[in-house]
Amino acid sequence: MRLEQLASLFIGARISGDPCTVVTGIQTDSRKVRPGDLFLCIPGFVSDGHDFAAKAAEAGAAALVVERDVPGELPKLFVKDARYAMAVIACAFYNYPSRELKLIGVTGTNGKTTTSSLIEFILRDQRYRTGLMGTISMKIGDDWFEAERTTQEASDLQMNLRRMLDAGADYAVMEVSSHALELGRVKGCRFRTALFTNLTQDHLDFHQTMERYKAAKGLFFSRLGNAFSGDPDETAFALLNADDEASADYAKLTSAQVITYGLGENADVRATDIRMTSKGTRFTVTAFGERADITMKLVGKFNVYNALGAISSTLIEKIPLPLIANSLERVSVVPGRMETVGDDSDYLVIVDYAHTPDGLLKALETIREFCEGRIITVFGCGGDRDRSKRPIMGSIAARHSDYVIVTSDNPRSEEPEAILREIEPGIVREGLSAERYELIADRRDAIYKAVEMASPRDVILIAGKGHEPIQIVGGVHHHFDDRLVAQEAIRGRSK
Ligand SMILES: CC(=O)N[C@H]1[C@@H](OP(=O)(O)OP(=O)(O)OC[C@H]2O[C@@H](n3ccc(=O)[nH]c3=O)[C@H](O)[C@@H]2O)O[C@H](CO)[C@@H](O)[C@@H]1O[C@H](C)C(=O)N[C@@H](C)C(=O)N[C@H](CCC(=O)O)C(=O)O
Ligand SMILES: Nc1ncnc2c1ncn2[C@@H]1O[C@H](COP(=O)(O)OP(=O)(O)OP(=O)(O)O)[C@@H](O)[C@H]1O
Ligand SMILES: N[C@H](CCC[C@H](N)C(=O)O)C(=O)O
Ligand SMILES: [Mg+2]
Repeated sequence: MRLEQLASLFIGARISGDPCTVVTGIQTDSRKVRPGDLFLCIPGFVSDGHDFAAKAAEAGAAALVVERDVPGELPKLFVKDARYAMAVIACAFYNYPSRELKLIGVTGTNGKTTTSSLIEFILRDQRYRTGLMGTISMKIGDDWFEAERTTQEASDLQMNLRRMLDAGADYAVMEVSSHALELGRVKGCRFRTALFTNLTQDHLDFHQTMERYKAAKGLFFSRLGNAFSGDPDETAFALLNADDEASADYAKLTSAQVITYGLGENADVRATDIRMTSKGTRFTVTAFGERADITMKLVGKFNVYNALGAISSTLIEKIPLPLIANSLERVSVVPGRMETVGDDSDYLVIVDYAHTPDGLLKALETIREFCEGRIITVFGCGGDRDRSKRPIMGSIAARHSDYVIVTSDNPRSEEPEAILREIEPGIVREGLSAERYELIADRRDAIYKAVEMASPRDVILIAGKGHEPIQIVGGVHHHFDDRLVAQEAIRGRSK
């Protein structure tokens, strides 16, 4: 694409240098620039992309997008807001891929990965071709790619939607994080469906207040378009959790058709007669005059909500309820979400990605339903993330466990022990005596300790890292997988 074509996307954009300069790719990180790329200089939270313009030029960038002049001979496109320009340019450069496929987005504090995985599973069962983007990975058909972010930067996102289309995708299912909404990563995407799971505390480091966090998610619904075109294939849908109080506001924000799901009588897609065991969940779903009984292998009431979200979004696609039910019954586990490890020991070890107060509460409430012994909880809180959730998670762990081991969960640039000490007051506040909890900064030691102390019928919950294959300490990524470490500990103990 030529620089002048990109300039025409903006009112008042100015070019310096040759307007006919051709760019063959888009990049926002100088370390990833390839010859011919357009390098966008984005003022960030940590550094300023304008400072890396020279590096980008060295790597072969053909032109720059800048907010202010920078030294160097490369042709430049001057824009008011480079981050906003990234989405606009990426959509045009990849020729608006979301207009050619059905794009289903899932937002909410918890349940995005699970719900989007369920949706993809159901669609694939119906032989649709799909792409999936989210926290665990990106999938195009059967091919898996590593994911750096839950929601990719606009330049990668548009590129990958195009790749999905090239691979024949009918649908793309993606997680839409509040960061992505706030930072405009999904600007220009035409969503067929926007699904909301729930809103509880997280990410206050970034959004500052719950009101602003809620408003960031609201952007997903206020931007959703194509209301009541008369053609259901052209209509956009907002699927809202009727049991979450933010939904009523989101319903008001959107011009799309609203469908609700939940446990109450007013929900359009509703679950009743829920029964839970350590091996799965049974419930009856009623939707638009139809009913089905579903027995899922996924445990926990929260997974009934995730299933209802997936059912709603696939019913819209005219997949018959019995077929949806059949697919859901065959989902075995979403990696790192309530995943059991070492099935043959007489105690149970569960690895779960609960890293928010509500996620931890839901995981512990679920386990309490079937645990016949003690609950031993191993968890921590991420460094350089919402600090205010630390004592809250400490309280929740203390209130719902019999023994708590506080440990590290990606301390990043923070001192591991300092994070543990910010969690501890929450535990103390619940009156847990020193015999019922301890702080062990080394996560491997913490997991080993939990396994060593387990008695028959106890359940160990290892929360916070789920599928993650690394522990980030300082700037260093150490290989670390809760599931493998727990297996090692279990094997070591039985020797
Ligand atoms: C708050 C946030 O999302 N920040 C993201 C944002 O950072 P930023 O704009 O501040 O970038 P910066 O580091 O200041 O750098 C500015 C610019 O200089 C560029 N640069 C920087 C260094 C260099 O050597 N060369 C270079 O070109 C950067 O690529 C960037 O374009 O753009 C960066 C480049 O894409 C991201 O790596 C960074 O993610 C940070 C690391 C992050 O941790 N983000 C998390 C919180 C996040 O986005 N999480 C949500 C999910 C949460 C959930 O699932 O609940 C997500 O969607 O993943
Ligand atoms: N619907 C739900 N309501 C509350 N908690 C949930 C729900 N679904 C999952 N959880 C809890 O949250 C954890 C994370 O689930 P999941 O990965 O599906 O969420 P996510 O929204 O994708 O998270 P992230 O923001 O990190 O990408 C699970 O391991 C579980 O403990
Ligand atoms: N997507 C979330 C994941 C947090 C997972 C937890 N293990 C941590 O590192 O805090 C985030 O980036 O905030
Ligand atoms: Mg996720």
